Amino acid sequence: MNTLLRILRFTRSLTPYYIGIMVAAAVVTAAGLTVPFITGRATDVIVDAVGAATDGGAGADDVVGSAIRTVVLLALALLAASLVESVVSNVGGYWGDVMSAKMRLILSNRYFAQLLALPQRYFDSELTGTIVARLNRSISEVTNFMKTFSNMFVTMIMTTVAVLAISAWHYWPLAALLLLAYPIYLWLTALTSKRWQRLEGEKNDHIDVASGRFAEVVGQIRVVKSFVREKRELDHFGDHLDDTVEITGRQSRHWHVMDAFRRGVLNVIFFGLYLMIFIRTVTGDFSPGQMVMLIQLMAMARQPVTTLSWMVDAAQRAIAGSKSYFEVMDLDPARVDGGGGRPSEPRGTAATDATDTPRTAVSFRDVRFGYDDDHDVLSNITFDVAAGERIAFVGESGGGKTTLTSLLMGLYGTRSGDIEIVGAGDDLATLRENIGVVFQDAALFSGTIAENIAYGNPAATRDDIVAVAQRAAVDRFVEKLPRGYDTVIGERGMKLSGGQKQRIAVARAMLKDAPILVLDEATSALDTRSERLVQEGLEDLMRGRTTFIIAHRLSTIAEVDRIITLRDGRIDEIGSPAELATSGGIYAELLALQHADSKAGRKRLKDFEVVG
Ligand SMILES: Nc1ncnc2c1ncn2[C@@H]1O[C@H](COP(=O)(O)OP(=O)(O)OP(=O)(O)O)[C@@H](O)[C@H]1O
Repeated sequence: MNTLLRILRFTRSLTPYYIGIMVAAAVVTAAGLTVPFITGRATDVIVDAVGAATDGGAGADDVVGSAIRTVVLLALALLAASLVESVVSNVGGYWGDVMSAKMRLILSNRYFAQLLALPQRYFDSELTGTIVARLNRSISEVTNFMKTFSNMFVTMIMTTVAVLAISAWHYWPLAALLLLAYPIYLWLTALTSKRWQRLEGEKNDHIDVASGRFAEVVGQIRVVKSFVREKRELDHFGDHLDDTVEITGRQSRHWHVMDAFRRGVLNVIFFGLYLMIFIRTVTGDFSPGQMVMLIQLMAMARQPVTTLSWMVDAAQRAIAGSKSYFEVMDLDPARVDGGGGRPSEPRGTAATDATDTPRTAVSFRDVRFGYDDDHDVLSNITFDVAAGERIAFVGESGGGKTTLTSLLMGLYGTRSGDIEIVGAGDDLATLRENIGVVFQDAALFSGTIAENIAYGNPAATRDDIVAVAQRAAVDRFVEKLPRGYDTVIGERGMKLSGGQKQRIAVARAMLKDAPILVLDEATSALDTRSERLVQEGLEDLMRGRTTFIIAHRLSTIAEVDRIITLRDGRIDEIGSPAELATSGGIYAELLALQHADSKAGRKRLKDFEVVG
């Protein structure tokens, strides 16, 4: 119930639609309720007229004539009622459709906004497909429920009250018996609810796993094909969906057995109602017209009883469907990150001492970090970087180099210690505005080349885009494309080569024009020719910027101002390439090994993912 109230709160702006739909439903119900009265009245008029005509007494013709006039009027009233019903129900239907679309917009937007606010840590353990499946399920179940609810609630209440009042007026035991039907039916419906919801939850878990994998497989179809794993993936997908079929079988059997039982009970109650009406008509307590009206009213009374069960059903689905939606909405971005650390505070300092030379751009103070609660990936990390300085991180594979850059970008909070980006504000968005990144995987979006470059600065003009494209050697391949910068590059840039993607990524970072730059093995996936092209762009990009490099070439590392080496999650050495070349540390070891032809030497270089 709480969930439903939350949905109402979330979609408060749709109240006019809810009210509109309810008013339309009320009008339709009122029009429908006039029908038994009109047909009942017509029956009495007709029975009287037929009786008078059969008796053939004086004035029979007058009676028949007046009866005809009355039934024509009554038929016109029936026509008016059905016209009102037809028009108003369509107006209500239109409002229902608009309401659903608006609700989808509100719920999806809130979900997306919440996801975008969640820290990296959340996405580390969630599958994209699962996130999408959850959203779709929640939206359709919740929208269905709200539509059903607004359409049926007023109808149900109005019909119930009208039918109970009219039958009580005519013969109170009718109303008493009818009144019994509601709690019994509702109780039987609620009885099925708990098990139904549990099974629905199980089913959703399977759908989430299958959808998560589905999206992953489509996203990495090359890997699947190259390892010839299509059948295995299909089986995995099918297995989960098979499980949902089996669960649906149990769920549906349970629901329908209970439904047959519920309806059986309802049928017995209605048997009693009809019996009373028939007997009282035979005994002359009801006229034929009253009988016709009461029978129609009883038929109408069935509707709210079953509507109630529909609503309970739709509510169950909405509650079950929106459970995972609200689980995500309930996540507190600050606490998601709390697992391994806390956001460093402050993330930046507003100003620096103007007399400071060289000016400090970034400072790590005794930073400790781990992805999970019990294991530190980094500890005692303390260093200062001057503005414009080029720093290379060197350490074994898995030693925490990428983690350091992630901490710099505020993607994770530290366990303890502070990171300061001088001049950046203290909120994460401003901090990230100050950092340009070129990842190992270019990480492009579907869309055109121009759009991808402009991701670095949406306000950029076409001339700005072309200018950075030239600097990053993007123009060299764009010129050969028939649609040039408007070429669509496929999901994650699938239609481009690794080098082309990287050059776009460099152009994108250039357009961002941030004072700090992170290059995380930006050229490691490229062949020598592509690497040279990308490297030229990177050189241009690095000029005048504080740069953090995770490089795999010793020649690149040799050109930085200072190297920070990591050993066992701690800083081992900090110094210029010349200093560290002779200090006997990791860098010196790598330099010594760069021409190694021994197996052990080559392996050692591999541990550091370094080539000469
Ligand atoms: N999102 C994550 N969740 C949990 N553990 C992680 C995550 N990312 C990295 N790790 C772990 O943290 C450690 C450091 O990883 P990191 O990627 O920083 O190393 P690296 O030095 O950049 O390695 P490489 O040179 O191979 O890229 C590794 O043991 C890795 O398994």
